[in-house]
Amino acid sequence: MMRTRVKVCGITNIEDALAAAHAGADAIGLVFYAQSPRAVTAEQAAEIVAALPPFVTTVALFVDAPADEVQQVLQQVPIDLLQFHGDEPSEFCVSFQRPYIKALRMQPGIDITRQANMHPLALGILLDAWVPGLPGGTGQTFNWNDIPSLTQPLVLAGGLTADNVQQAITQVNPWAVDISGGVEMSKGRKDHAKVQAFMQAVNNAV
Ligand SMILES: O=C(O)c1ccccc1NCC(=O)[C@H](O)[C@H](O)COP(=O)(O)O
Repeated sequence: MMRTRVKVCGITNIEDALAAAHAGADAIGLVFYAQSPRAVTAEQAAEIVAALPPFVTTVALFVDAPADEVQQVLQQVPIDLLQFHGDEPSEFCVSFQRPYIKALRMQPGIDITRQANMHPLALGILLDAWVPGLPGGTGQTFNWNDIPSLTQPLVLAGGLTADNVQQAITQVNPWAVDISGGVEMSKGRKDHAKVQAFMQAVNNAV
């Protein structure tokens, strides 16, 4: 059986990127959102990506960024996939002619199926916890029973750790899991032992 894919998000330095890659992560996430404690500049991101071994997907994350900011990153950094983590409409997301995933937050009363259907060209839908005023990277889980079935592959995010990811995979059966705070020693710094433990938990999930 194929194992669930893993994206380690909020990578801010080469050491953490290599630790994620060597632990077996399929993708790393680079946050281009200045208010985040995990934000990187295009220059930092370019150095991180240049240090990666082959076959690790690079994901650039934006939160309602202007188009020229996204374009500038794409010009400076070899990015494989875009992740839009704000309220970006489909027309904006497709305008860069790059594969993208759309993040949706599990806000009470929001029709997730409808929101996901507004992004028919998204490669996947990332579902994250809803915390008022915080667009992501909250370390909070949400009720996985509330996840509707979606047309696009599901990326499960929000408060995952080595301790709960096996339960998440068993219950939700996502295409991929996305983790940030659960493998950190402090905001923006990954704990390499936690990264390895998380990967091991995913590898052993059934
Ligand atoms: O990581 C951030 O600081 C962040 C800030 C603003 C928007 C999104 C952000 N992170 C997005 C991610 O993909 C996280 O991995 C995801 O929200 C899960 O985070 P966590 O609950 O800490 O595992």
